[in-house]
Amino acid sequence: MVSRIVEVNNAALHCRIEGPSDAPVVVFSNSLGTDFRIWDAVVADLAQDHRVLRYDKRGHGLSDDPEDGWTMGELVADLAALMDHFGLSEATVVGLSVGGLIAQGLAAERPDLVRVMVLADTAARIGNDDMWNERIAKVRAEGLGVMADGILERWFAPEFHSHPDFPMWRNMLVRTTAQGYARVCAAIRDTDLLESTARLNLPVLAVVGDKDGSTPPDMVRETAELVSGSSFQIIRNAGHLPCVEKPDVFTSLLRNFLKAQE
Ligand SMILES: O=C(O)CC1=CCC(=O)O1
Repeated sequence: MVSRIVEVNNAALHCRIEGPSDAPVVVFSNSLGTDFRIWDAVVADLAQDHRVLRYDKRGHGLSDDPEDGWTMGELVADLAALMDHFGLSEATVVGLSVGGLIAQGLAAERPDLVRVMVLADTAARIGNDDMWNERIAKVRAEGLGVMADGILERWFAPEFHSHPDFPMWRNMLVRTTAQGYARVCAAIRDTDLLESTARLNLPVLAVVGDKDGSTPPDMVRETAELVSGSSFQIIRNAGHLPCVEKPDVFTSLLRNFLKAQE
């Protein structure tokens, strides 16, 4: 397992690559307010027989928070540059929430990099301008500490709020910089992939927690239906981050789908 900083597109991005170097490639892209630890439990299993890359988006985790480079196209370019850096192609790209927008953008822009796409708790268009503008104003004025309870309600099903790991995930969220968080909110606000995702032609699995308060099951199903032949699965008793809440179920859905694509 190797964690490192890779300089791409004028930003130092924190990433980790692990698993056998000749194994099929799986790449993970994160949601807003999270870093790549959200995949720990999934990757502990998957990296036994897959080459796995995960990374912290700009403005998140240990990655840089530069002045420029915050459009969705630039977030997509970051992932393309990281994959090029490691010589990865024809990957299964797993994108969670805004990471799912990045995955859809990557599949449209660089089809050589994406053979299979897994869309977790995401859509081709997430929210609307008013919602994101309100959130950007709030995080800039008050910070994530004040907003955290509301966000965690959407992230996790009620029973997970008493899980021993819950305070750790809360700390991950509130230590994201307000600036990095706000900049990614603006990128989500300005992104509508309905047309480009409807033109994609690749195997797609869409999964969502039944208690997801950010991208509820119907929203995720509608995006899955844009791509013909896609599969759609609901994970019970999970919110917006089923890879954290139900990693065994998430991994087994992912593994079954990967096996079906061999
Ligand atoms: O609503 C949230 O905070 C969750 C979320 C929306 C987009 C994303 O990436 O995470």
